[in-house]
Amino acid sequence: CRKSTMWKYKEFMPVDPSGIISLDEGGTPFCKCDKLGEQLGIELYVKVEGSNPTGSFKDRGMSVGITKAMELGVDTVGCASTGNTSASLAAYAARAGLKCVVLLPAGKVALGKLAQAMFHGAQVLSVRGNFDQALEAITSLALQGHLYLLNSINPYRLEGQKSIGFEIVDDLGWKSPDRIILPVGNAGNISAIWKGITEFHRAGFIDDLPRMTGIQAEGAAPIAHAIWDGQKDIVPVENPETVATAIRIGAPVSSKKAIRAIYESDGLAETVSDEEILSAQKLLARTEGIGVEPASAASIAGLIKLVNTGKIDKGEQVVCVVTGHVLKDPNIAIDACEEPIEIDPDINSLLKVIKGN
Ligand SMILES: Cc1ncc(COP(=O)(O)O)c(/C=C/C(=O)C(=O)O)c1O
Repeated sequence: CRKSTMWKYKEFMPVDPSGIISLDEGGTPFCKCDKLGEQLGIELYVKVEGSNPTGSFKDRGMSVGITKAMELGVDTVGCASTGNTSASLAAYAARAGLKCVVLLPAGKVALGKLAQAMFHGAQVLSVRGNFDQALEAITSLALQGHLYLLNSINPYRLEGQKSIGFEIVDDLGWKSPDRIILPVGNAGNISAIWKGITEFHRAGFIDDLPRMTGIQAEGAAPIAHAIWDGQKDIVPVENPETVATAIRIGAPVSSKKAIRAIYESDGLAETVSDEEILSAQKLLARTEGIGVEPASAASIAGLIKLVNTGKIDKGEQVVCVVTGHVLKDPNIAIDACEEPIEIDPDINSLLKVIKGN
């Protein structure tokens, strides 16, 4: 692996480093966003996880998870997915030579992710139901020993994803930011990042800790409601709905860990509407040049809402984790834009359009 991948922290990973299955995941861009930060009155950094090999943060967890699968000698891996987990699992399973079975909620998976899962050779099953029902089905299959489950209920996934926390501290010069904001669906990532940060804190690398702030879509927000009600457990959302299909999850498997991370870090949970998500997605792309899929933009939409409601103080140093690349959901991106203008290929037609005369 390249020096700058997540494997620079291999001493914190619970797998044999001699057999790592890797696509050089991690070492993602850490962009200071001064224009957006100045508009909001904060110091803003964006951790761009869409720059991972398959275009989302899932690759970090799959690298460790598939490395563990090889150690265990399994021959088949599987997951249920809203898309990115399946895309990543399909790629890492192919790299390791393992059979891969993925269950996707019929008609609710973004085009780019479906293309990746299919093209990397996974057996893609389209489930007549939502993600939560698909996860229940494949978990039963794993419990009967038919495959090794690599959803984020598998702790080795979180062991890889905790490296986002490592990198944020490292990128800031071995300091903790005031706050880390990220979208929350199945709730593995917020739990993993908190685990990584507290491991570095226990190792004495940092003195302070960030406030973990989880953002959910209004139509799929069981964790936010549990936090607002001071609960330790969620009430599952029967029919979660949001345009951010990656976080269209009603019964997050890591909800207890995520709720604990938010309480322990004195963090927050917030919800944002689909309109706020799509508006933040375009704002980030056109203000800072960072292209993300809708679910990722929830962290920016949540930041804006929390600043506007005074829950985030002016001057705070904030890191927003944006979790997937804009190309994952090209239909949404195109639907948000004007149709391209058709012109004849001559200078006059061009000038008329470009100069507006
Ligand atoms: C772009 C993007 N942003 C945020 C999340 C939420 O992370 P978790 O809270 O750790 O679930 C996901 C999750 C996707 C899946 O759960 C799946 O692919 O099955 C995602 O793809």
